[in-house]
Amino acid sequence: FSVSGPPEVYTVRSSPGKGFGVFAAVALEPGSIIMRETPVIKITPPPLHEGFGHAMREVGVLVREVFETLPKDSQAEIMSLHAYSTTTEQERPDYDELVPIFRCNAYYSGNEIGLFPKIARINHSCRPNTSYFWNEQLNRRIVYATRPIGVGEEIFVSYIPLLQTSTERQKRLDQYGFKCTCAACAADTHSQKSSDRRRVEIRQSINILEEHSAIDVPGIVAGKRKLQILASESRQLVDAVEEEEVADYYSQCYRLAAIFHANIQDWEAASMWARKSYHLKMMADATSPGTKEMELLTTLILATWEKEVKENATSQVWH
Ligand SMILES: C[S@@+](CC[C@H](N)C(=O)[O-])C[C@H]1O[C@@H](n2cnc3c(N)ncnc32)[C@H](O)[C@@H]1O
Repeated sequence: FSVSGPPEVYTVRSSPGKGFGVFAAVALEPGSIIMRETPVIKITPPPLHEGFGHAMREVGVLVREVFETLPKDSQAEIMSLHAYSTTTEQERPDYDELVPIFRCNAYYSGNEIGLFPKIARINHSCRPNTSYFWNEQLNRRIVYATRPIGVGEEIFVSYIPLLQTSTERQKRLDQYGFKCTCAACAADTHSQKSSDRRRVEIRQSINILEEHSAIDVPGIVAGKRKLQILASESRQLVDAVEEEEVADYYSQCYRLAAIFHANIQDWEAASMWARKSYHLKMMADATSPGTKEMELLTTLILATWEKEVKENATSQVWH
C-alpha cells in the first residue's frame, strides 16, 4: 500500500453514526504527521459547470479508465469505500458505483482530483483537529494534527471550505449524505450564531487584508495611521481563526499578520508571525513557491530588524 507514515499513529474502526472512522493510536501534538498517502487514482477534472460542479458522468468515465488498470487488491480496497448516492442516480441505466465512491472520498490535489483510500476513512468536522496539504513534489497528501489529540480520540478533517455559515456548510455536505453534528454545527443557537458571524467576519477580513498586503510603508501620517489599523485588524484576525480553530487558514493569517506588523516596523511581532507561517508552509512542501516567498519574507524581516537594532545601538554610542 501507498502509506509510508508510521502505521501505529492511527487505527481505523467504527465510529458510532458515521461508519468507519480514524482514531489516534498515540497522543499527537500539533504538527504531528498522521498520514502521508499517494493517490491510487488521480484524474484531471473536466471543466466546472457554473453552479453544478463537475459533470459526474464525465468524471466517472475518467475514473473507470484508471480503475481498470489497477491491481485487483487496489480495486477491492476502492470498492470497499463508503458511497452515497440518491435512488434517482441508482436507477439510471449507466449507474456506476465508482462515481459516488469517488465523489464521497476524493480530494482536490493541485489541479487534479485524487483518491486516497486510507485518508478516505477520516470523517468530517467543521471544527477539525487536523489539516492537510497536497505536496505536488512528493505526489502525496499529508494530514497533520492542528491541536493536541489524545489516544483514542477520533481524527477529523474538513471536506469543505470552513469560512461559511452552518447552513451554507450543510448545503455543501449534502452530497456526502450526512448531517453534520460537530461542535460548531450542534452548538446551541447562540453559540452557533456567534460562530457563523465570526466565520463570515474572518472571510471578509482576509479579503480586505489580502487586498492591502501589497502596500509599502508610506511616509505620510494618514497612511501610517491606516497601517496601524490594518496591523491591529491582522492581530484580531489571528485571534479569531485560532479561537474558531479553523486551522486551514492559520498559515495565510500568520503571513498577513507578519506583513502588517512589518509595515508598522514592529519587527518582533512580524518575525514571530513570519516564522509561524513559514513553519506551516515548510511542513507542506519545502519547495513550493509559497514556502519560498515566506522564507524570503522571514529573512527580510529579520535582516531589517537586525539592521535597525544595530543602527539604534550605534546612535546611542554617538550621542
Ligand atoms: C470520506 S468517507 C469517511 C469514512 C466513512 N465514514 C467510511 O465508513 O468509510 C465520507 C462518509 O463518511 C460519513 N461521514 C463523514 N463525516 C461524518 C460526520 N461528521 N457525521 C456523520 N457521517 C459522516 C458520511 O457517510 C460520508 O459520506
